[in-house]
Amino acid sequence: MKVTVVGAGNVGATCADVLAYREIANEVVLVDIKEGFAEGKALDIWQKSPINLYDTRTVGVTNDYSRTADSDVVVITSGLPRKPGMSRDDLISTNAGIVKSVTENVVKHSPNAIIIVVSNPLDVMTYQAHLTSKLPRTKVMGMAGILDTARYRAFLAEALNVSPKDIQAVLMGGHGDTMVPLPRYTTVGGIPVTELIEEDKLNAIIERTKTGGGELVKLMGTSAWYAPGSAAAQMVEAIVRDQRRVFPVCVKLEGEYGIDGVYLGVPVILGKNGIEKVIELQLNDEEKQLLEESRGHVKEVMDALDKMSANA
Ligand SMILES: NC(=O)C1=CN([C@@H]2O[C@H](COP(=O)(O)OP(=O)(O)OC[C@H]3O[C@@H](n4cnc5c(N)ncnc54)[C@H](O)[C@@H]3O)[C@@H](O)[C@H]2O)C=CC1
Ligand SMILES: O=C([O-])CC(=O)C(=O)O
Repeated sequence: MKVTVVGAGNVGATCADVLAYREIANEVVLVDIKEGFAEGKALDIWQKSPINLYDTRTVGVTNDYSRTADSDVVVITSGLPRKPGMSRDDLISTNAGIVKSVTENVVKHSPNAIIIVVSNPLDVMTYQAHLTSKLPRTKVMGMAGILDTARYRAFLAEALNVSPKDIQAVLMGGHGDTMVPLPRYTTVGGIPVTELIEEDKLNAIIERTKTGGGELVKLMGTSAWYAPGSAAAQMVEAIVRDQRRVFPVCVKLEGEYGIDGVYLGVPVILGKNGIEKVIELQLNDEEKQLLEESRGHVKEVMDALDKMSANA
């Protein structure tokens, strides 16, 4: 299995490292626009192989997509991260151009690849990759839900003083402050979370999760990479090993949840064909309302992208 990661910055290099040390792919090709940057990161990861004991080959290239040819999966992390005071949507004009040109190069050399977008604003950059690649929705998706859910699970594990491994949860909606946590679908070792934690504490954790990305931007001056890179690698693993994992993933909805043509995070089954199935939960009225607000926000930014493209 061959995996390409475009963007050898914080998230891309972390993703490549996880793919390598967990031997998720035989070969990982890192691509960056900065001369020598991907080559250096790939060499560093390869030089770690005798220490951490893995066989995955990592190769870096500066904008040379011929080396990425026939990749099975491509992860797109190229683009600016936000700085304190910015929203993810503020990145749209710069990152849309980057994601567009990267996707053109990717599909030219790997027409059968499954594409996982990470660049922000996530839902709309996934839409951009879909517009450019013209691939079916099963093969163009975005990473956000695994990350958002991981934050929620980590906060809950801390509050309950239990292992994060025992917390199962799902979040839906856009990757932003309008994301929709679903406490009804959160369990701790099979026990509904609502039986283990007071409502006000749970609500505080939900609010912290919604702004979890911003919390890290404030602390570090740039956005997170360990959890995002690992989350993208987990999606790659589900695809290349045909694991049929159930994850929240950003996908184009085609009628599910009464929504058509908008990219939003929903639970899916992820396997060798990409999105094997979109799972439709029976939401209650409050959850439906929150999802509708999230849909409205993402659609506004999708429309802004369409306007930008028409004026380009
Ligand atoms: N979906 C999610 O949950 C998350 C998304 N992100 C997003 O991922 C993106 C990357 O974040 P970081 O890795 O922290 O940024 P970074 O600045 O460390 O790395 C980005 C890399 O992209 C490269 N790049 C820019 N234009 C390129 C092009 N045309 N072709 C190839 N490479 C190009 C840059 O040279 C840089 O090395 C940002 O847009 C960030 O907002 C970050 C964390 C989580
Ligand atoms: O917050 C950001 O800008 C990066 C991101 O999407 C996240 O860490 O959730």
